[in-house]
Amino acid sequence: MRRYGDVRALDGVDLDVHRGEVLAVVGPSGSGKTSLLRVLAGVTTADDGQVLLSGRSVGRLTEAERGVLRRTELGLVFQSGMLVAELTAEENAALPLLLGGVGWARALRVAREWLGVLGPAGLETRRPDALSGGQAQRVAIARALVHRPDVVLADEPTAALDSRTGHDVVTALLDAARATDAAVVLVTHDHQVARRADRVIGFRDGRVVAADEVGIAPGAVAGVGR
Ligand SMILES: Nc1ncnc2c1ncn2[C@@H]1O[C@H](COP(=O)(O)OP(=O)(O)OP(=O)(O)O)[C@@H](O)[C@H]1O
Repeated sequence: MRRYGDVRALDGVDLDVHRGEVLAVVGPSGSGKTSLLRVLAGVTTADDGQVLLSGRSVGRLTEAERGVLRRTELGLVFQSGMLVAELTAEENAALPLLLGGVGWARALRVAREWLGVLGPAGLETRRPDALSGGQAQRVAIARALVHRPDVVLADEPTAALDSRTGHDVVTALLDAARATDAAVVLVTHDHQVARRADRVIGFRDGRVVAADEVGIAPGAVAGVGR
């Protein structure tokens, strides 16, 4: 449960996501999707209930420990890149490694490898203001995966992109996350994007509902039966 005043942003949510699984969360505006990701990331804590990551209760960690957890075991992708304007693409992608104490040369080499996998070839030394929205999202995905996190949390990663670019960016995200065997929680308004997941749940008034209650037909999900 997570309340904001009288609003129950999360109410009786019970979810398991496994390594290698992509879970899409779909629901109307204000239904609690971002609140879910914030609680999963340990940015806010649940009023009651708990988040277990590899058996550890995130809510019981100190703020400093949650910061380390976000840097080491979680990868976060937002609506727009949220890249650091002063850093190049490769420096942005390397950030989790640099903050984790990996040496500069090694961190940049690994970041470049990820950028090579994700696509913006030749853009490594550009700053964010010289990247398109799709290119910036690929850099953000590289940053989310460079440290091989257990869990990737993506909040509307295609919302700022046209549908073709969004499709390509989601393909890049899902391929890369599956290659690292990360669990992915993908919040999206876009039913085409949701259908690419292994499993889709709906969200309404802070509660989990069946995907068809938010307009996604059962069986339309790519990974059903995998
Ligand atoms: N910091 C906050 N303070 C007060 N109310 C909040 C806060 N964050 C979220 N809420 C409320 O909690 C509910 C769920 O919000 P949330 O942002 O999780 O929904 P959402 O499904 O992500 O919406 P959207 O798709 O528009 O981003 C809403 O009623 C919102 O107004």
